[in-house]
Amino acid sequence: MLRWLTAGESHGPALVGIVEGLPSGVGLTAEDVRQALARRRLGYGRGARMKFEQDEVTIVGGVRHGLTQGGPVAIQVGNTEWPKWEQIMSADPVDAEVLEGQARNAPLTRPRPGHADFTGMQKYGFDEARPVLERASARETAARVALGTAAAAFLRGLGIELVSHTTQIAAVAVPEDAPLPLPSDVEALDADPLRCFHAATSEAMVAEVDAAHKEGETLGGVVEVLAYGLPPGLGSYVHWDRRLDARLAGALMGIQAIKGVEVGDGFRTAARRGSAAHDEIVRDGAGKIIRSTNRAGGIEGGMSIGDVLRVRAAMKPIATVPRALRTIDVATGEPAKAHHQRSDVCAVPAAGVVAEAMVALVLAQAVLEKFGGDSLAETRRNLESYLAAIPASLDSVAG
Ligand SMILES: Cc1cc2nc3c(=O)[nH]c(=O)nc-3n(C[C@H](O)[C@H](O)[C@H](O)COP(=O)(O)O)c2cc1C
Ligand SMILES: C=C(O[C@@H]1CC(C(=O)O)=C[C@@H](OP(=O)(O)O)[C@H]1O)C(=O)O
Repeated sequence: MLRWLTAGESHGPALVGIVEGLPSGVGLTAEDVRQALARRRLGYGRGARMKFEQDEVTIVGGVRHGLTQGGPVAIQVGNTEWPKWEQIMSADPVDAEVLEGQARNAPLTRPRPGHADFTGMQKYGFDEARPVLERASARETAARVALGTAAAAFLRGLGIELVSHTTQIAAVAVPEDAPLPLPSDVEALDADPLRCFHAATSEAMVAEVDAAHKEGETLGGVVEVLAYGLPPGLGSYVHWDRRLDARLAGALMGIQAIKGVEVGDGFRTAARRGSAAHDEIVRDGAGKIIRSTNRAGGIEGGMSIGDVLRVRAAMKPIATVPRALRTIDVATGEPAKAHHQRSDVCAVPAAGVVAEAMVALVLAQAVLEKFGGDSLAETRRNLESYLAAIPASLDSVAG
């Protein structure tokens, strides 16, 4: 079974991710992880921290000479901001005099609506928000992207490729009939300021971010993750927690600020009649069994159907709004404005890269459940023999 964990705080020395259960023989280098993390920093509308902080990558275990060895893969992502926070975030006790007067140590007693601050204080017994936001922060997603790099490398070894892109910023959306980006489009996507595949929409998105920035506002949006090359039969209909759609939805909802998930046409399908809602099974000109459409997003009955997987995640606007929202100062009990030092105006493009990492981890887990294998070569053999054993009467190709 593939499992993974992350640890670390936003202003701590480092984040750490561990993924256990990856077979041997998967190509992975620190440079691969660095490049993936650089993609997470992309995106028009991100805050100052993205510019001055770097991700320092160390693969701590599980990889030798560029190949996984079958043991847990542990990756450390250092926070280069650490020297400024060394005393404030020290794991060991620090004398009160050392901390006194340090602006960064000022208690955060004006919790931000929309962030974890207020309920986190209630739940964990803190009288200010610092210890809450340190772990609630989406800085943690750097560790997930690092782990997702390993999962994506494993999938690539089986011919499965992932693509993520921004389909909406606030109300500015890519037209419904716009073509989907392919794996060969990833470089172009990463070069777009919003990781949007539709040039005219991207321009309108930039204008939307500029307007929000000027007005002290923040924005959300929608990202889509596509997976090409999946075999049919990942996940299962036999039990709720084995359904691939349920597991993908849980993983995507587990990303900070994600408030909605769609599989395929999702909510739009709910508005259609049955005859226009599904993907008919037909023969193409060459007699091969194909789907006439892909409205389901490549999943039926909780299983991949062998078509392109399409999942979307909706991100709410950033909670740290410069035009600060009303709150209560928990130190005085008086009405106040929520604390705000700096924040992203919009982090939707970064959320797309994080969503891609989460989808990679869930798909890698589902692949290993179905095909097993202690080496990549063994998983590949098992996958190939499964596909070869599907009888001609049931042999289908992606439509
Ligand atoms: C890539 C990314 C960057 C984010 N940047 C910020 C930020 O700069 N300021 C902020 O208030 N929230 C930011 N968030 C969202 C918060 O982390 C999130 O709203 C908070 O943890 C509360 O969780 P919830 O929104 O799921 O309820 C970001 C989220 C992601 C995925
Ligand atoms: C540091 C990252 O994102 C952070 C996520 C985040 C939040 O509240 O989620 C708040 C901001 O941090 P700060 O308040 O220190 O400026 C973002 O910069 C990152 O993605 O690497």
